Amino acid sequence: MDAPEITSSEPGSFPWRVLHERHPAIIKQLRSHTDLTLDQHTALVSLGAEFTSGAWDPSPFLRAENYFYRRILAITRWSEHHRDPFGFLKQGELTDPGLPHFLDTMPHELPDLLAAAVWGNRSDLSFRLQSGASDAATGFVRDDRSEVLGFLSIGTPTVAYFADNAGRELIADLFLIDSLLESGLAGVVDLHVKPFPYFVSDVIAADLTATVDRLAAEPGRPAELAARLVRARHDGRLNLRRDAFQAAPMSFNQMPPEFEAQIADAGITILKGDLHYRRLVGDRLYPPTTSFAELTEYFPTPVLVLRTLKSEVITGLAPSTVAELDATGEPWRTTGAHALIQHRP
Ligand SMILES: O=P(O)(O)OC[C@@]1(O)O[C@H](CO)[C@@H](O)[C@@H]1O
Repeated sequence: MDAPEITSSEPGSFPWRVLHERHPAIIKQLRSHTDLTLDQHTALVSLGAEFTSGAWDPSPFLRAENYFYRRILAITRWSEHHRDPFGFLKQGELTDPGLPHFLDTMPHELPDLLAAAVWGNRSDLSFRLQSGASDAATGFVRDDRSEVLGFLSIGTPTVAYFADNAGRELIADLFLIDSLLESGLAGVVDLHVKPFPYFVSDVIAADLTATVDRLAAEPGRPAELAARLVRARHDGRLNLRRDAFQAAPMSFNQMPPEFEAQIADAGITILKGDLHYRRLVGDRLYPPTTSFAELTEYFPTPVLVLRTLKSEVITGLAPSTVAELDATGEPWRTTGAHALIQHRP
């Protein structure tokens, strides 16, 4: 479908504000919390200026953002030290005094665990830096849960799970993954994480280890969960995948054969978060009633999207839902207050 590709050309638009407000805010945070040389400070300042100058506005939004995070890694010399420039923020999530209470509130039943994994997606740290981010959890613009629960009840030898953010979102993901494995609904879960730090809080391999360790330190249900996850890792029922394509500025319909081979055997792919959605359907301004099934037909497995709405891309909505949302006058596509559980068998 030929919908226009999203760029940041329109001043004041959501993608424009990401480049002109969110990116400078990320740089400011990095500069005040990370041990940097003078050259690194200078390089970060000029990276910020490159974005506020408007030089990236006409480029595809996805490509501009990708470049921004790649440049941060180059400036902070990730490839030499493997020190996560956003580690201080991720660490803050795991030492948060409110975490034990959050763990206590984790549900037990699969439908509720699916919802917890969706709403966990609001704790995306890059998003929290932008004005207009909502703390409210308003509701689902589409909820295919009963359909997907029917689909999952048949049992799936392998589930491909594309993780999104570290912290509370990953914790909710791990509760869900454990439930799928323990109930036997999934034989194996392949957990796909980013190969390097990306979009501030995206999960990398080190985050999984730190999170499981944190859970293990919390007596009761969290520690029991951690023990089962460690066992599943050893038994080959929970596998970690980190392919470079997971941090590429491309839609999944451009996936190389090596990446496709990693997911082709999955009975379903669960995609977490906003960015995976943009890459799944294409980062384009579709009419929101565009068929999700048709747009995702190319994807090699059935798909389940668990996402809060934090960018302009949306498909597969009923006309009445769109009319209701538009009538609110709110920027419902981008505040993170609305969520989506969308399934294509
Ligand atoms: O993928 P996630 O973590 O749910 O969201 C990533 C995100 O915060 O970044 C993009 C803008 O920078 C938006 O697509 C989205 O709001």
